[in-house]
Amino acid sequence: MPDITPQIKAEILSEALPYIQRFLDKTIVIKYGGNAMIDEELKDGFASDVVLLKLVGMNPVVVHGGGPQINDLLDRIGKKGEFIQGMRVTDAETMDVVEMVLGGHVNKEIVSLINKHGGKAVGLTGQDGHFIRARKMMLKDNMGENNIDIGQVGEIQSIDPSIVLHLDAADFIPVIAPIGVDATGESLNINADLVAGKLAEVLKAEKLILMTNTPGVLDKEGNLLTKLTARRIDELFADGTISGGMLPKISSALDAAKSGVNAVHIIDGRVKHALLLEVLTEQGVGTMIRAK
Ligand SMILES: Nc1ncnc2c1ncn2[C@@H]1O[C@H](COP(=O)(O)OP(=O)(O)O)[C@@H](O)[C@H]1O
Ligand SMILES: CC(=O)N[C@@H](CCC(=O)OP(=O)(O)O)C(=O)O
Repeated sequence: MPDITPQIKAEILSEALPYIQRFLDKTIVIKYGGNAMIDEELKDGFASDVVLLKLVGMNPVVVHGGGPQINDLLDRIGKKGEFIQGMRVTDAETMDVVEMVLGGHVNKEIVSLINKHGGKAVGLTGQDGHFIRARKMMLKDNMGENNIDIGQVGEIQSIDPSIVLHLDAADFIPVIAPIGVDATGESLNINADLVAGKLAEVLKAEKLILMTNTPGVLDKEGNLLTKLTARRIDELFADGTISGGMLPKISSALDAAKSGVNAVHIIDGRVKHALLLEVLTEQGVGTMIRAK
C-alpha cells in the first residue's frame, strides 16, 4: 500500500459521511457469488466490510452462492456438474450435495467470518420458516417450444420478508443460502442471483449489489459496460454477448431495478474491499443496471 499520511487517511474517512447518512437504516442486499470467494483474505475482507456497514447503521442482508464449491464436491464423488441456460441440472444426489455445500459449509463459513469480526450473523435457508417458497422450474428449448426438465431446480413463488426484518431489527445480519421449499416440503435448488433480486424487491432494499468474478458486464470486445438499461440488455441477450451465469444475474438485476430497487450494481468481488468502495465512496465499480 502506498504511504498515506494521517491527514489523507482522515480525509478519506470523512468522505464516507454523506454515504453513511444516505444509507442509514436502509437495506442493502449483497449477493456474494461463489466465484468471488477466491481466497481466505478476500472472504475475510468481505466479512469485515459487512460488519462495518452494519455498525454504521445500514442493514446488510447477505445472499451467497457457491456454484464452484458445489462443482468441487461433485467432482470428488465422480459426478460432473451440468448447466443449462445458467441453471444447474439437479438430480436427487446433486440436491444432497447442494444442501451440504450451500446450507452447510459455505453458509456456516460466512456466518463464522462475520461473527469473528464482531457482527451477529444468522444463517438461513429458505426451509427456515418456509420463507422462500418455490415451484419446479421448467426451461424452454431454443425454439421456445419444448420444455426441458432440469430436476430439483426452483423458480421463486414468494419470499416472506418477516424473518429477515426481525433479524435486522434485532441487529443480526442474515446470511441466506439459495434453497427454497415447494408445496410438499421438498427442497429446491435456486440460482442465488434470483434469490438476491427477489429478496431486494420484497425488502424494498435501497441497493442490490451482485459480487462476481468479472469487472462487471463486458461487451464482445471485453470492455466494461458501466451503465445498462432494459433496452440495451435486450440487445446484448439477442446478440449473444451475455451467456452462462451472467444470464440469471442480469435478468435478476433488471427485475429488481424495474420493481423499485434504487441502485443495482454488478461488481468485481475479486477486488479487495469492493463492497466498501461501492457503498462508501464515489468510486463507481462495475456495471449499474437501470430500468430506463
Ligand atoms: N457479457 C458478459 N460479461 C461478463 N461476464 C459474462 C458475460 N457473459 C457471460 N459471462 C460469464 O458470467 C460469469 C459470472 O457468472 P457466474 O459464473 O454465475 O458467477 P457467480 O458465481 O458470481 O454468480 C463470468 O465469469 C463470465 O464467465
Ligand atoms: C439452480 C442453480 O443453478 N443453483 C446454483 C446455486 C448456487 C449459485 O447460484 O452459486 P453462484 O452464485 O456461485 O453461481 C447452483 O447449483 O450452482
